[in-house]
Amino acid sequence: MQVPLIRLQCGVNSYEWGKKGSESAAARFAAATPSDNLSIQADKPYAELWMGTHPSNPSKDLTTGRTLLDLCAENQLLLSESVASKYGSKLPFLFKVLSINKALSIQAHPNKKLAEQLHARDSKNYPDDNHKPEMAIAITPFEGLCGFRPLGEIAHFLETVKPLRTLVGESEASQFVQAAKQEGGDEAAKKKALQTAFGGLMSSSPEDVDRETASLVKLAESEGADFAAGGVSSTKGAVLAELVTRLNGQFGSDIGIFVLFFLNFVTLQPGEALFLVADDIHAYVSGDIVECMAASDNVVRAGLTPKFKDVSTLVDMLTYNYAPIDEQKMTPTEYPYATLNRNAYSSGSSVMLYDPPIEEFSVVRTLLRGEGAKATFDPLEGPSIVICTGGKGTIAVGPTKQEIQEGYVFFVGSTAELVLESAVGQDEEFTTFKAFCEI
Ligand SMILES: NNC(=O)[C@@H](O)[C@H](O)[C@H](O)COP(=O)(O)O
Ligand SMILES: [Zn+2]
Repeated sequence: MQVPLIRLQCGVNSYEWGKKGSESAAARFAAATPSDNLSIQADKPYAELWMGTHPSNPSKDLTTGRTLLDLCAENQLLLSESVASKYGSKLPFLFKVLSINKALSIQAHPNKKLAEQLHARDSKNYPDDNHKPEMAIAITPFEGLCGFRPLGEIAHFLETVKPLRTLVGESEASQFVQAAKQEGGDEAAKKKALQTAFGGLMSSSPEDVDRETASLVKLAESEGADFAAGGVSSTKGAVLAELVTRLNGQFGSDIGIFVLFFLNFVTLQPGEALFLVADDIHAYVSGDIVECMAASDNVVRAGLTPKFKDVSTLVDMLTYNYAPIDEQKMTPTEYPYATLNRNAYSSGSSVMLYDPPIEEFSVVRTLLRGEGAKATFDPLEGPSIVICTGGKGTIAVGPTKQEIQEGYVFFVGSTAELVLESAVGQDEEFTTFKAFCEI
């Protein structure tokens, strides 16, 4: 039986934080595929390109117009027996490109148990009963807030940023600082003190937030590099001052600006990645990324957004784990199930695997340099989606070969032997990302 290679037409979601018009990689990639209902408007934000079977924006077979969801329901072999029997006749993952102009909401994604409860209680705001662990891989330089800072850093800010301490509350702040400074000590008590301090911040009244935001911005503008007593080693005062003024420029007075002092501020260079387990607090700030997640669109939000906020659920659901920035990043490894030809080998091409500790997805980034560089992938017992984010070449499964260039997206059925070959100039790159599930 011929294993299918299906060119997909993918939808793009216009959330307010997306880059505008063709500035948006999500818009450019979507527009690379013929469509009778997508014309990119210069002043419209295009946030997310969705690739997959999620019913909120299912990708379609470009040739027939049928949804990938229908095709998988009709023929589970596209997914493989093992994947279909465990996850049903749909992809276990949702694959996206995000193009970020303004900060996303302060958010977390519920674990499976909480997702089922939230979905049962409020399916409008929580459309899925599934968890949503997610991985982000930078296509351009990226900034994000993710995971709670080491407690000593938060204590430093509570002692040096008066508007923050005022919103957290004097007793909550002093209790936290005391707990944070204890050598060793009881982990559970420290997490409780963190939850109390964070909960104190998040329960601030709008009037207090307005008043303290004005004071915070004034301090940031007047103190510059000395802001927050020069900041901490991972985030210097000048960086914090710029972020405060930037977020204030984007959202006006907003509690989310103060969350900056509780969360790690992470920058990723292209190819770097981070992984967020369910219930991990985060807010992406800028850049273009490829994102892969379990098949769910559940977002619990608490700030920096005009969308529905559910602050008490967010404060209650978080794990209150805390760790330095580097523990938030993921380290890719060389993918052992692909063979490079001589051209690829000599031009320094690479096939890197991003493999988070969950079953639903992994992602491979293939970077082929120069004409005729080729990567041949061992057959997978599971489905894949491939997107080209730069350059051009060909994509082949058995005797079927198609052109592929920036923005093109393909579904590759289970057991396919996939071949990617570059058609770019000597010192140019043909870059693809492939999300897949194999269990
Ligand atoms: N961290 N990234 C994600 O979770 C994306 O997949 C989500 O779709 C966005 O976070 C949604 O953000 P808003 O709800 O529009 O603020
Ligand atoms: Zn998220």
